[in-house]
Amino acid sequence: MPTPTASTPTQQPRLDVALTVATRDVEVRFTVGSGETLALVGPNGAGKTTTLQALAGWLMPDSGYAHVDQTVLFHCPVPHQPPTVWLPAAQRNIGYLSQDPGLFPHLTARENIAYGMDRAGITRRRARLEAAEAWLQRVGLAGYGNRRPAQLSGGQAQRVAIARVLASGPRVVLLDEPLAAMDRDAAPALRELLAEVLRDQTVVLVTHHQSDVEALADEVHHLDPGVSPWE
Ligand SMILES: Nc1ncnc2c1ncn2[C@@H]1O[C@H](COP(=O)(O)OP(=O)(O)OP(=O)(O)O)[C@@H](O)[C@H]1O
Repeated sequence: MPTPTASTPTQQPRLDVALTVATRDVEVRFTVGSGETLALVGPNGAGKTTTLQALAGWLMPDSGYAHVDQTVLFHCPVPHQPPTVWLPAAQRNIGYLSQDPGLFPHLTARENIAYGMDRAGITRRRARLEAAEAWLQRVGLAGYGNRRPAQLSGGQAQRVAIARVLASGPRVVLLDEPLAAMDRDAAPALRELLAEVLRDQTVVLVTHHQSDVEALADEVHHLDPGVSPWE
């Protein structure tokens, strides 16, 4: 059985972010150290999800930049002008996990995890499925590989989603309220799992929960919509 090494590259990147999205009244600036987890916290509407969307490549900011080490994700030096650099989402090598596992309903848990492993250099289908099996074990779902999402509990589906995100070997992982939909029984074990599998990853975590911050974050950045980060 191969070990799921795709998620643990030895050299973890540092993430530098400064951006504005005028239409959403968002201004934010932070750095995430190599292999660290930064928790982005703040009130509803402060711009946490907007920031993650810009980093993932789904939303173009009005100004600013984001770098993963030397790789520029985007650079918008002049407000409201087109960016000078815009790396398409598919080329960013960023993993995104929200509270909704978003699994493909027609694929098994194993196939969901295997999907997208090409990026991690695992091109042979059989090797992908074997690596997916190893990931199933790592997230505590050995024996569940043939189940489809409809046959999994919410907590189990989120475990598959965690494995799917990490199996592709992302350089940075973005977590948007990953435990918000979990019930009280499932959340602690999932939090523990996240702490274990993300230990060496560079991560931005959006959460409203102090318990997530305590278990997962190395640093906390408060997003306050009333306070400009530029001053
Ligand atoms: N699709 C959208 N179109 C226009 N405005 C939006 C859109 N999504 C969010 N906004 C606005 O942008 C601002 C920032 O929203 P965002 O969802 O990023 O905040 P958040 O900090 O993630 O909030 P929450 O904690 O409620 O998830 C809010 O004023 C929100 O109303």
